[in-house]
Formats: sequence, structure tokens, C-alpha cells
Amino acid sequence: MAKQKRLKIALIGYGAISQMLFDVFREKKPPIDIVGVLVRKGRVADTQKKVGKKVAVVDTLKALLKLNPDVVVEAASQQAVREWGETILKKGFDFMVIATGAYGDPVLWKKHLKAAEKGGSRLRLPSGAIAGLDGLLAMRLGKLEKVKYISIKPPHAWTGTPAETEFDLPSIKEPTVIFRGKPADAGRLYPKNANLAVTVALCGAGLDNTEIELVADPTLPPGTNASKLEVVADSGELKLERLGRAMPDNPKTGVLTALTMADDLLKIVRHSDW
Ligand SMILES: NC(=O)C1=CN([C@@H]2O[C@H](COP(=O)(O)OP(=O)(O)OC[C@H]3O[C@@H](n4cnc5c(N)ncnc54)[C@H](O)[C@@H]3O)[C@@H](O)[C@H]2O)C=CC1
Ligand SMILES: O=C([O-])CC(=O)C(=O)O
Repeated sequence: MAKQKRLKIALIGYGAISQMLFDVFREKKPPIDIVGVLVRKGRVADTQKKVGKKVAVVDTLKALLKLNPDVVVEAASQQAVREWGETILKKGFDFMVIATGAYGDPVLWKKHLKAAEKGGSRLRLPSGAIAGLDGLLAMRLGKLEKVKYISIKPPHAWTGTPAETEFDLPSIKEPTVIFRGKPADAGRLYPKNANLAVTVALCGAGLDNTEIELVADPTLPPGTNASKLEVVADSGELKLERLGRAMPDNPKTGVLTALTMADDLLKIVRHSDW
């Protein structure tokens, strides 16, 4: 039997998602090696202690790409996607993006698609916290009549966002819509909370025809966030409701985010989709 080649991945960012990717691969032991992590300047020594000697911790993209990974995985920020995506793809490296809110900018989206075409690389886009976007992707092959995404998080998960100036978050007593509008605005104004607004739009009816609501809900079970996706199409209707566990050290991020990324990477090394 041919010996399977191990997949080399390099991470951008060492926060809640990256740490969970380390945990999943440590536990499941797939033929995947995390060969490097790119962190902000000043964080190298501290991160190196946490990840151990086998993983290179670097603070420039150039040093990360020198490790020659098969996939560069962004688990950092929209800023990282904007700053480095084009170079990564143009140089022929596959790029997995989770801060998808950056693609609320159609110019950046087109630039990255073009860079991937030129570089012979692939932009990998996991479902993220919502999970299950294959239904929407299939339905858009027909005619989509309505796509609505609602993201529901506890009031404290909206701290540090524009919702803070309009609402007194700690005193919210019932589910309250803090934003209603277009996906690109949601992704731009709530970069740590509403990437999925753009993901859903780009998987479905587009940036102009997708309805977005962001909700602060104090009645959610502790440590969770939730979402609803409503699709009406000529092929039928889809209603998806999710109640997800939030990362213990980041209430803005659902655990499922990292798990859909891990599963997409595992798909590359397994011999079937499941
Ligand atoms: N599409 C989706 O379903 C979801 C997307 N996200 C997004 O995923 C990203 C990561 O999430 P978490 O791990 O929970 O965040 P986190 O805040 O726990 O960790 C991100 C880490 O990346 C670092 N970072 C940010 N920009 C960087 C840069 N340019 N260079 C090096 N390091 C950088 C930060 O300092 C931080 O340590 C966030 O942008 C978040 O909004 C989060 C949840 C769901
Ligand atoms: O984890 C979630 O519920 C979704 C999220 O933060 C995002 O879309 O950026």
C-alpha cells in the first residue's frame, strides 16, 4: 500500500480556534502536521512555550511560507485576510479563511479568486459556526427567493462592538435586535461576530439580497450562542436552527467554527468525504 503523504498546515493566529485545532489533531492523530504558527510581533516566545519545539513560531508571512505548507489556515482576523490573502494564493498556497467578513468587499473577493486562479491554488471556505451550508449552496443552483440569517449571542458577546453605543448591553432583559441590514455592513461593523453574514450571502443570494439580523439574547443557556437560517427557493424551503457551545475563552466564537475547519482539513487526508 502506498504510504500516505502527511498534510502540512500553517496557522495564522494563535487564539481560541487555533488552540482547538491543535487539540483536535493531537487527540485524533490524523496524518496532519501543524508546521508553523504566525503570531503578532512580540508574541513569539510566549507562543513557542505553548506549542512546543516541533512547531515553528514566526512573526512574518515570509517565514511562514518558507515552511512550505500545503494549506495556510487563517484563524486570526479580517485584517490578516486583507493583508496576506493575495500573496498566499498567488504564490500557489491553498488558503483557508474563517474571517470571511473580509469578503463583504467585492473587490477583495474578486482579487483573491483571481490570485487563486493565477497561482493554481485554492481558497478553502469552511461552513464555520453555522455548519451545513451545503443545502444553501445546492439550492442556489435553482432560484433563491429569500435568504435570511439571524445570529443570536448573549449581550456580553456584543461588548466592544457598535451595539455598545446604542444599547446598555448589561441591562438587556429580552431578545433584542441590535442590527438589521446588509451582510457587508454586518461583517464590517461586527468583525468578530458576524463573519457568517458574509459567508451566508456568498453561498446564496449574494451581498445585496440576503437579510441579516444580529440579536442580543440574555435568555440563551449560559456559554452558548445560536443562529437561524431561513431559505425559500424553487427547490423547497430550508430552516436551520443551531444552538452552539461558545469557546470557553472567547464567547464571540462558536466551538463548531474550529470543528468545521478541522473537518475540512481532515477531508483532504481521508479517502472519502465522510
Ligand atoms: N466564519 C465563522 O463562522 C467564524 C469566524 N470567526 C472569526 O475567526 C477569527 C479567529 O477567531 P478566534 O480564534 O475565536 O479569535 P481569537 O481572538 O481568540 O484569536 C485570534 C488570534 O489571532 C491573532 N491575530 C489577529 N490578527 C493577526 C495578524 N494579522 N497576525 C497574527 N495574529 C493575528 C490575535 O491576536 C489573536 O491572538 C476571528 O476573526 C473571528 O471573528 C469566529 C467565529 C465564527
Ligand atoms: O461563532 C459564531 O456564532 C459566528 C461568528 O462569530 C461570526 O460569524 O463571526
